[in-house]
Amino acid sequence: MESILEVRNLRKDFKDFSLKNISFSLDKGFIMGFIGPNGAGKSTTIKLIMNLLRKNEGEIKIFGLDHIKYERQIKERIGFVYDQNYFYEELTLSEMIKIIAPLYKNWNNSIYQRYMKEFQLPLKKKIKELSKGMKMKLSLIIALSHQAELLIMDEPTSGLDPLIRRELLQILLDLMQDENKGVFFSTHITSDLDKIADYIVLLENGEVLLNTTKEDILENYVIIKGDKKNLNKKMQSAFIGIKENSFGFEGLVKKKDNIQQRLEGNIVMEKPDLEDIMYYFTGRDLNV
Ligand SMILES: Nc1ncnc2c1ncn2[C@@H]1O[C@H](COP(=O)(O)OP(=O)(O)OP(=O)(O)O)[C@@H](O)[C@H]1O
Repeated sequence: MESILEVRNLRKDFKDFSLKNISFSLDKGFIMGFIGPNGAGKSTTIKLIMNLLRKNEGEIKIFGLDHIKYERQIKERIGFVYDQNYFYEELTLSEMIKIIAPLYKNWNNSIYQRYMKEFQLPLKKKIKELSKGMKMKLSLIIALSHQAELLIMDEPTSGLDPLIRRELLQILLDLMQDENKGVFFSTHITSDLDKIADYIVLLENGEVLLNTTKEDILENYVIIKGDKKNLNKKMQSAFIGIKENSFGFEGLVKKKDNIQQRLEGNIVMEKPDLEDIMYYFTGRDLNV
């Protein structure tokens, strides 16, 4: 399969934080979810991919091309969806689109019109007057209208209401009907990824903790719940993550480690979702 986005041994050093040895690869036709707690380094990674920050080490290829050497050609073909304002603050939305549209060879006006209507953005409002969710919608409309082959999205759903969020997820799934496209998507709302992601990269403290398919996660990990008295220290250490309360314990294990068979007493087993995976792998509460 052909890789649409490839990151190899990426390093970025800030004064108090380093991204270390980040590697992952997204093939055409798939959606990759990029998750991790606050401050894990997700936005930094995305800014490095977009060449908005200078990397210290490593290699980034988009469509098989070096992301700096071929930056102009690459940016013609990608859509960057985010809520910050790199736009023209004082212009109205329609004035801005008049400037942006001719910059893209593949701009499709009927796609633009369709989503403008669907997302109900106020054409006469100045960019600086748009809400966070409106800005997110706008950058999504721009990405879709120039028919980007790769969408790179930094927490695209965080400012959107549930209806539009659902709509966005459907748009992404529809986009994936075209096997030449790809989506790279950072988020805290892991339930969105439960619905649409094919691959998951979990980052913590600047390092990749997990890089696998969603299928692998759902098939090969299990949550075990049971009575505390059936749990000794040795068993405890076999868990990827575990929490205890006055009633019992609950933890995540790899199915193949067969811990469930070594535990005495009654246990309950459940399929984890991505929030469980993040919680137990990072050992933190993720409702942020
Ligand atoms: N320009 C910068 N200079 C110095 N440190 C920075 C800079 N940008 C980010 N950092 C630090 O890098 C670390 C990772 O930040 P980053 O924004 O990439 O995390 P994140 O995973 O996107 O977090 P969140 O989920 O909260 O958005 C943080 O400790 C942050 O303070």
